[in-house]
Amino acid sequence: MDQNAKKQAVAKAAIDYVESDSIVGVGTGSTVNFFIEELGKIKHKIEGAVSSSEASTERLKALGIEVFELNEVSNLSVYIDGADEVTEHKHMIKGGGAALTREKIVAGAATTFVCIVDESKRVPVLGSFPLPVEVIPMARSFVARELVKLGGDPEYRQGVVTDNGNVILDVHNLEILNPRELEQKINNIPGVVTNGIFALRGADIVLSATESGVETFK
Ligand SMILES: O=C(CO)[C@H](O)[C@H](O)COP(=O)(O)O
Repeated sequence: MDQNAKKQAVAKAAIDYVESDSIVGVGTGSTVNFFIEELGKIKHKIEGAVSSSEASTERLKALGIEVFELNEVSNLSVYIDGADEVTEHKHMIKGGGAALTREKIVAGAATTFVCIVDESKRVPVLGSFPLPVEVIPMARSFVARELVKLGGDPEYRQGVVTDNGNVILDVHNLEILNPRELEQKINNIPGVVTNGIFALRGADIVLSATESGVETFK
């Protein structure tokens, strides 16, 4: 099964977590794009979606799915999103697609976060994937120096401006042995908007596509 087939398989499996007549929280990325396609096939069964990026919003609207602002929604039963890395503890690194801030917001607003990955994303320890950190532009150099003090090697993601008008530092060479602690430490650096460690609010369920099918971790 090639990687796209795995992404499609796990996207199909995620549809089982979508409640009828609900508003669905939708993440960002290539795996989620397969989920959006599947959601389009059942759009008559749902009220609509809340999106974590302009990119996903465009895809949802193109399929005729109503997209609500998060401020319009009081209850979000499920959030479906991918990850760049995920551990057995359901802690993740996200932000490869620069959508980490709105993803963390919508994930936080949802009752159940279902993470959909192909098996290549599963790791014993976070940090091989460079950690994305969203930063207020005027603070970029200061935050970079603070991340070096934490043992990282920050690299400015050239040419990328997030949906929120901020910039991204990708932090290499971190071995994240205590994700919750590091997530809080980086959050506390003035100028940091969001960092891509999702551990304080990790996933509730991980669906992982393998050669032999989709594994579910709860
Ligand atoms: O966090 C994200 C975007 O900010 C994505 O969910 C993550 O990068 C995984 O994307 P893909 O499914 O394309 O590998």
